[in-house]
Amino acid sequence: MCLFVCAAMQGPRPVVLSGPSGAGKSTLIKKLFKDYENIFGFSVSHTTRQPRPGEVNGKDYHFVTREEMKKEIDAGEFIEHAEFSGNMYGTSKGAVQAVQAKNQICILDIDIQGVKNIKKTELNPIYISVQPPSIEVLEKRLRDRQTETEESLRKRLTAARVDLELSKEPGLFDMVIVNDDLEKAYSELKELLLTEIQKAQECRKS
Ligand SMILES: Nc1nc2c(ncn2[C@@H]2O[C@H](COP(=O)(O)OP(=O)(O)O)[C@@H](O)[C@H]2O)c(=O)[nH]1
Ligand SMILES: Nc1ncnc2c1ncn2[C@@H]1O[C@H](COP(=O)(O)OP(=O)(O)O)[C@@H](O)[C@H]1O
Repeated sequence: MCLFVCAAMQGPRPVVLSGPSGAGKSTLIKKLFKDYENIFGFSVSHTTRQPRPGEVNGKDYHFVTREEMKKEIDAGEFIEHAEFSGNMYGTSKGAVQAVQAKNQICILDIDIQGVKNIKKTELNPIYISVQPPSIEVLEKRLRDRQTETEESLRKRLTAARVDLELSKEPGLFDMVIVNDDLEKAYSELKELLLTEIQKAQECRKS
């Protein structure tokens, strides 16, 4: 019965996690992947930024040159793309299709420009903004992460202020999660995604 239901209905809705760099999106996503094996799939974006130690090409990002990325954008292979902190980032059609083909909940980690551009598409995701308790806490977390140069840190904090302002637009996000205590933020995220998780679990069982 469920096989029929899963085949007939639309798969689970994708989920967009947005919010300032350093707000905790990757941390929350990693927790979901650890707790719900095979239920979620990550939309692997393209970027022109350099990989950080430990990041894997094709898993965290597709690391490409600006020329390569522009060529693929011109060929119509991207759903959305944006410039962030001096680098290009974008979601390819293939990245989302690869996850949806497996009936998994597709997670997109994208900036606010991406949110606005995805809104113009048919994707129909749940939009979540992950926010830090304050800019001061955000700066401390970004410094402690030790991934940024002083210049890139400044750019990210400037972008963060803009992001927090633009995020106030009514209706832009379905939910804002303030990531103060990590476990509390994670519980709120799970609660919001419960229906989609159950849908995906039903499809797994069949
Ligand atoms: N529009 C858009 N933004 C993206 C995409 N992939 C990542 N981003 C955003 O780019 C910003 C910088 O990402 P990254 O360099 O990985 O830094 P981090 O978020 O601090 O780990 C973050 O706000 C991401 O959400 C994408 O495909 N499209
Ligand atoms: N609730 C939290 N309390 C303290 N540190 C956190 C919390 N959430 C995330 N962090 C840390 O803050 C840094 C930024 O988180 P990260 O997930 O990389 O953010 P993003 O993906 O949004 O850029 C990481 O070093 C992470 O371990």
